[in-house]
Amino acid sequence: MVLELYRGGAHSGLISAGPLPMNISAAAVASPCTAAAPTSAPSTSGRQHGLPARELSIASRVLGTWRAAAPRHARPQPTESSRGSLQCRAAQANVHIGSLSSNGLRIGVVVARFNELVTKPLLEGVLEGLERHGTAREEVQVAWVPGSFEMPVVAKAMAKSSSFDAVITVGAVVRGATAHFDAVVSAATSGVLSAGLDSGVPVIFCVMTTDTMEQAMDRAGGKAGNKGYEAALTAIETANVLKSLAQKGLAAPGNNT
Ligand SMILES: Nc1c(NC[C@H](O)[C@H](O)[C@H](O)CO)[nH]c(=O)[nH]c1=O
Ligand SMILES: CC(=O)[C@@H](O)COP(=O)(O)O
Repeated sequence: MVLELYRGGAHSGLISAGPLPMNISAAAVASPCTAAAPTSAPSTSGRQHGLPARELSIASRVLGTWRAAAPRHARPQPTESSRGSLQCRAAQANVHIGSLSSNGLRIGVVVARFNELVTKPLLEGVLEGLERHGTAREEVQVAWVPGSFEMPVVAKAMAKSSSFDAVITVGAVVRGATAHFDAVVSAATSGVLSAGLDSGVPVIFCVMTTDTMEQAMDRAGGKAGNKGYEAALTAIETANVLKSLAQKGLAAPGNNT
């Protein structure tokens, strides 16, 4: 018997494919389509979605155990009503997904020189990703900064200039012998996040935060791929979905429209 914990939008609940164990009441099992949306913020007891926190936490644990143990054929099958409701709701949704074409997109890159052994191949990955999706290298503006700590101020200034549809930050912070790693990572992370939120322009976080140089190199074209290439696609898709929503009046225009 497998229990599937369903979380989707305003609905949550449990789909049961058989008898419930003693400690999960029938009340905890409901079609995700009919489960009452939470009527109020979770109380201090942690009660969410109309279910006692204890039952939810048990369900989550049980689900984890059962899913691991359940034979493939026992995977939970949504009930007819839940499947129907899911399909009906899916038919009603307006879905917005950004294309992966970078034609016409104005992309900026801020790259840290610190650990350039890593950041240079990451930058190469960014440029290759953009090139293969429609943006020539000569169209890309690349700004070099000393270290990851300096990336946010430049990224924010570029994002607020109304000259870019997305800005990609590229860095490599490798743990050393002191707590400086934590300071730099924290500053770079919050700074890059703020640059995007303050400008309304996607600012992509392509910053390796690793314990060893080998881990960083593995992600800059090594056995874990090139995170720069992935960051390019993230920038393209995010910029396109934001532009599309803004053009339809479904999102506030950032500094890029
Ligand atoms: N140790 C790393 C640094 N440190 C330098 C700082 O980013 C900053 O330039 C300095 O603190 C002056 O403000 N930077 C990295 O990008 N990666 C590191 O591993
Ligand atoms: C991330 C850093 O700042 C770190 O590489 C510097 O090394 P250390 O902590 O040994 O000074």
